Amino acid sequence: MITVRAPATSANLGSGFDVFGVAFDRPADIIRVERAERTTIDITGVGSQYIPTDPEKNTVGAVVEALDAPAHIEIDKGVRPASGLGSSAASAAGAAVALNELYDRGLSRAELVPIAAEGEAVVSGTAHADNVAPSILGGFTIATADGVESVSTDISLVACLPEIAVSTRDARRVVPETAQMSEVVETVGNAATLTVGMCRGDPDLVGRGMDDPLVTPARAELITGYDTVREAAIDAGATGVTVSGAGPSVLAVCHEGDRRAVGGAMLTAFDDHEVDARVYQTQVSDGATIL
Ligand SMILES: Nc1ncnc2c1ncn2[C@@H]1O[C@H](COP(=O)(O)OP(=O)(O)O)[C@@H](O)[C@H]1O
Ligand SMILES: N[C@@H](CCOP(=O)(O)O)C(=O)O
Repeated sequence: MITVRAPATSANLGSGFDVFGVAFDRPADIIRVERAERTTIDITGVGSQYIPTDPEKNTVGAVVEALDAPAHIEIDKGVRPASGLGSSAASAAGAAVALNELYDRGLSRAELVPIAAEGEAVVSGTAHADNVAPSILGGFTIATADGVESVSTDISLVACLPEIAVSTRDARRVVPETAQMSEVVETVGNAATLTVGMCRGDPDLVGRGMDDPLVTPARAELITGYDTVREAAIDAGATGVTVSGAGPSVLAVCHEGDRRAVGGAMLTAFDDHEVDARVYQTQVSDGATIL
């Protein structure tokens, strides 16, 4: 039996839609795999009642197919589904790392990224790799059609997860199909600024580079209280705030000493809108670990 811990992630970071991602230190999914004649899936943990055990419908099933690695798979969910924290991706990433080891396939971590991304196609309709890349490789990742880059960096994060469900499939339907050239120019500038900030470990630059006029405004409308939560986080010291993945989580970047105040302010702001929420104070962290 092989056991892997695969962390939650936050994708997009505003200006890097479908490209940027970061790994958290927690929460995480635990994936256990054992060789079997045919694939079966057991799921426990947070939100497990909403996740299909049919391999055709679960993200890990696509990974089994791609690696030709039938197994009995136990998924202990630490990452709530429909959270914007890469829940479906954490399972796919963990399964890819675990099955590669179990069947001795010899693939590198970077080679496992497109395989795990096949799992995302099962749930959202698109094999976007921006969650599975950081969950597998760790750090800040840039996933494109040509491959994946990962940078380890020391950036503090606060993710606030409200008791609202937003499915990635639905949130992809509100993404505009066209953009003004001025918006594209602004987004490219911000994405470049954010990348330099990650490489330098500079939360001010990262925060400045998170703004995005293209995708985030439409997604923010799906999150009750988003504008108030964003403002409260900035007032408490966040250097940048955006929708985490497809939402409903809201991601803030800040200096390490401000995490507590930022998290508290976000919770209070959601509470003002009568939305229960929880907060993860975290930092950019390592990817999947074989236990
Ligand atoms: N192993 C899995 N873990 C979590 N969700 C899964 C898994 N397999 C399939 N799903 C489905 O994927 C959807 C959640 O994924 P998604 O909408 O992308 O949310 P998240 O942002 O949390 O990843 C739910 O409909 C859930 O039933
Ligand atoms: N780039 C994707 C990321 C979805 O992340 P998730 O954590 O909400 O699954 C998108 O924005 O659709």
